[in-house]
Amino acid sequence: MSKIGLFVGSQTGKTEAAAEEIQEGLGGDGVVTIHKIEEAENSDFEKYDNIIIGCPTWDIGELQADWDGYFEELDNINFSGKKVAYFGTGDQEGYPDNFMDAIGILETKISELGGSTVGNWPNEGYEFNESKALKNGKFIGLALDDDNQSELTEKRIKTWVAQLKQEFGV
Ligand SMILES: Cc1cc2nc3c(=O)[nH]c(=O)nc-3n(C[C@H](O)[C@H](O)[C@H](O)COP(=O)(O)O)c2cc1C
Repeated sequence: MSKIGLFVGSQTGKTEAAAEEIQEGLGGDGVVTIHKIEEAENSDFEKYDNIIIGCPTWDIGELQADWDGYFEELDNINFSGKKVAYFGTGDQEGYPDNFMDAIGILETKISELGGSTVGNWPNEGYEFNESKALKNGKFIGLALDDDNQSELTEKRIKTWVAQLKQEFGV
């Protein structure tokens, strides 16, 4: 079994494309198994000690639709002892008061359920007003903005993946 489970929801494909790049960077499908959240079950989460969560923000500060559908079900998963990393895509110019909110909402929930967060990310190089993903002056996970900064995405993913290798110990 692979060492990391990556759970992703995506409406227009950007977060899914990032998931594939993250998987590739971490060593391919022998290391990371991608689960689309619309097909996932609780037992899929329970298989892994290392989890990556990918979710874009939609509808002004909301979770992507399939993640929204799974949100209550998360209460039935025991995340204690699991390391959890988060990434999302968003639009800081179009939605500066809600940039990346979705991963902030998921991180708050999963931390309450016992997960320990890894993969914090600096907020330098972005311009926005507010984000639920910002805690203690950092993003709780990787913030990607393909709507305005697509030229930075590849480098950001590479840097974050190197950090995750250390923090997951894979
Ligand atoms: C109607 C609409 C609402 C959006 N709301 C937000 C938002 O509140 N915050 C944000 O950061 N991005 C927001 N976005 C931008 C999307 O999150 C961004 O395009 C993202 O990359 C889409 O990811 P996906 O292709 O994986 O679905 C919104 C986009 C649309 C079209």
